[in-house]
Amino acid sequence: MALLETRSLNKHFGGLHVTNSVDLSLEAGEIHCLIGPNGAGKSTLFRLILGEHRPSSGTIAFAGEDITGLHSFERIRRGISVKFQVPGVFKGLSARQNLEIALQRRLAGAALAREISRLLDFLGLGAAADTPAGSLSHGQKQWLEIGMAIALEPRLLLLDEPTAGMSPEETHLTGELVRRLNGEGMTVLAVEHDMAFVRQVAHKVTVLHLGRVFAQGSIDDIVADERVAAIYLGQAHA
Ligand SMILES: Nc1ncnc2c1ncn2[C@@H]1O[C@H](COP(=O)(O)OP(=O)(O)OP(=O)(O)O)[C@@H](O)[C@H]1O
Repeated sequence: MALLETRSLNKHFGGLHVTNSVDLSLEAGEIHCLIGPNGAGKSTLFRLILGEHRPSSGTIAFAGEDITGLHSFERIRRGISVKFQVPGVFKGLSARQNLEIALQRRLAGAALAREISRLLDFLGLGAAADTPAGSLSHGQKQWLEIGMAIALEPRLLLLDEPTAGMSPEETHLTGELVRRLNGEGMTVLAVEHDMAFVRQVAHKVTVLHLGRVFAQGSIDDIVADERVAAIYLGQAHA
């Protein structure tokens, strides 16, 4: 059974058909990357999955349950978590304190302290534990954001352009982090432009174009597909 499944998902904004009959299926344990040229409808599909937009028609199922009509918070409660590009960390608080806030919803006392330490190490933030989040490097801030998103132990982690603005080294470390998370059983759906990252992590790639699923397969299938190359021609960050 798929962990996440959209069926004939459509979204119109006025006369604009932004999501067009999208069938997307994610198996549990998969890292799935969503790519496509600017305006392809990636963010809109993300927001439909999160419940921030209502589809014009079609359904979304999570772990076998129809969640199409559920609010975002109800989806989060069922195990969908997201890391957006916009920072959501408390800048004046340290990395440790930020994680504490996120983790104390499910842990207390010694177990809380243990999990904060474990997560700081897991995120590569051990040495920066007491640095205010606002003073962390761009990459470190993004990793802390991922830490906040996984604090509730979601079953599905949605990542919105997780490597945006990162150096190649930070991008690589982010790929390693995502792979380690996946190694612990996390299913991941990432919207991403950086093809090095996609190659590093993706088990499966879906290409969106003009709101439709244009191609789907392994990264090797996708880069070998001349039709995919053609839709990226003229795009700045293909
Ligand atoms: N709330 C909205 N109202 C009207 N049109 C919208 C709305 N949101 C998105 N669109 C339009 O839908 C199309 C797809 O946008 P979307 O942001 O989903 O694409 P994207 O693939 O995420 O693009 P990018 O890679 O540039 O972030 C665009 O033409 C956009 O202008």
